[in-house]
Amino acid sequence: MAYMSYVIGVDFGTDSVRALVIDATNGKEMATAVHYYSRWKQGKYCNPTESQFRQHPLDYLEGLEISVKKALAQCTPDVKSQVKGISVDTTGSTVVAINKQGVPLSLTSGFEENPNAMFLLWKDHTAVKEAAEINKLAKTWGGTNFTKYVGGVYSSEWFWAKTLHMLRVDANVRQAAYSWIEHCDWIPAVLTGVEDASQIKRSRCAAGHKAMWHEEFDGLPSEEFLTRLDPLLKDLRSRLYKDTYTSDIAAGNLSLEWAEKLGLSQEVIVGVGAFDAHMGAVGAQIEPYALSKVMGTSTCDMLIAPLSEVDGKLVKGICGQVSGSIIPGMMGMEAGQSAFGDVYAWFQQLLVWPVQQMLSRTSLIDAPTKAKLEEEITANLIDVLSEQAQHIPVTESGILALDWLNGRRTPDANQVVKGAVAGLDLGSDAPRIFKALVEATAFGAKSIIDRFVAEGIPIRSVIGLGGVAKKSPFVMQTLADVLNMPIKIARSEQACALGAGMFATVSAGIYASVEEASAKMGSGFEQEYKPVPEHATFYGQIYQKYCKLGVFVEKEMSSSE
Ligand SMILES: Nc1ncnc2c1ncn2[C@@H]1O[C@H](COP(=O)(O)OP(=O)(O)O)[C@@H](O)[C@H]1O
Ligand SMILES: O=C(CO)[C@@H](O)[C@@H](O)COP(=O)(O)O
Repeated sequence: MAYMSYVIGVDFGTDSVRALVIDATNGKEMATAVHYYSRWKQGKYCNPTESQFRQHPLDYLEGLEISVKKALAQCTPDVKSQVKGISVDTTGSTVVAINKQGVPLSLTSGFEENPNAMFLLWKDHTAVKEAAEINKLAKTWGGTNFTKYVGGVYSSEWFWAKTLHMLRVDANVRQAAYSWIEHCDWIPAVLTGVEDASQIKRSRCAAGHKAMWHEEFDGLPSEEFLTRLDPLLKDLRSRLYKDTYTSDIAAGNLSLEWAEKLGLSQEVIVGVGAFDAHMGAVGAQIEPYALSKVMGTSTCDMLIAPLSEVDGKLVKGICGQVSGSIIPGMMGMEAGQSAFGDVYAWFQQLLVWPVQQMLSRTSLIDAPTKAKLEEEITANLIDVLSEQAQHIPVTESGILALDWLNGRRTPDANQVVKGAVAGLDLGSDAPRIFKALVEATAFGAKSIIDRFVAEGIPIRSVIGLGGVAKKSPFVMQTLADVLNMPIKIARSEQACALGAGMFATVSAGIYASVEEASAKMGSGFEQEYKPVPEHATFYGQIYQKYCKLGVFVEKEMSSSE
């Protein structure tokens, strides 16, 4: 029974954190607030040319407090006093070294400004070498291949590669690190006031998809495998975890400190965390064999299947199949593209660069006007490009691009492959190149669906959510044409936070299951993009060329991970 109950869903994205206060009876979104990470916004602790992307835990703590308080400030005291649960989702694998008390090292003395003691964001690819070593050893050591439930290929975006890389490159971090933790496990531990690393409840979703945790292995990969990988990993397994928890489970009650900070009761239940895309898929009312695509900077493509229907099936080249990772009792499968909206953002930056340079040099206009101009151009450029690109006949452009600007997540993770633009001539203007980049991201999406189907997992429908799905009819129509499938767009502006709210209702005991919460709180779909048959036929041919270009670039332009 959900009489007068409210929950808070908190969604930690790549750039910002959003808090959403939701009516548990019907899913009505009562209030929302966003906070952009201040250190991250300044580019601190990152080095994109080295693929180093670090986030300071203070960005998360400040963002949590500010966003939740701002959202609650818009609610009546009645609503505030009836908040029953909070659940969070975060990006991942986004990991940090912690001390015995579970505190990230960058929050301890001497490590405040050390990027290696901060969270390694999902898109940090500094551990490419370690991922390659894991892949090699897994296939050659003669024991269990621990990559078998993560698609058979381990990625540098994931837990063990990042952890090992940090242990190798930073002796101070190595000496001070007691254990390591995912962002989605740390926030619930903070909110519930856990002060012992061994007591932190670890998410099934993060453990299964990124750390090769599986019941069949009795937890994480064996000590023998890990120490063979590198003796630096000796005994770490015993300081991590054996049990994992699905996100319908309570992590605990809100601590006194955080209850006071947020102005909530200590009776509020905090749920076990999970990744943004997983909770987003639930927020967008995922159902078996509906591919739920969270389309933002990257994409995460989520799928659920009844356990009995995929029993014994190993899906090659995806980012894992984990029982309960999305919905408890179902097999959760994840795939995705390491760059999606980021491909468009890259092109936008490329075009804005000369404008920035010229503006900084000219004396014709004053500084505030320059800043305003630059801001306006940046904010509108993708829309203007889309507007122009949609008037170019689908069959006209001969430009062909590859979307691997941040490596390839699926199929067959390889973070060292590169993007490409081919077929340029003197008529290749900005809208035409942009159109080719959009098509490339759509072809990348098709290759994921093709892999699922080839591995015996049918895709019956496609759901779109996330920034790009909401903002860009041009991208979505191109995607529908390339996939030759209709795409339904989730209505909620905040599907990930809404999904977190649904989990909060279950862990707080308001609803008995995630399915029930989703049925009661889901907000349905706002529109559907349908494929244009002639476009689909044309793109069917171009896709073959995209695949050939991919084979060439992978072989000639990048070394394998
Ligand atoms: N009008 C647009 N058309 C297509 N892509 C867009 C548009 N506006 C922004 N984007 C892309 O959306 C991405 C951000 O998506 P969003 O879902 O808001 O963020 P996040 O992935 O961090 O959750 C950026 O990579 C940006 O390039
Ligand atoms: O990789 C995962 C989940 O497995 C995501 O957290 C990661 O792609 C982050 O995506 P967004 O930046 O939130 O679009």
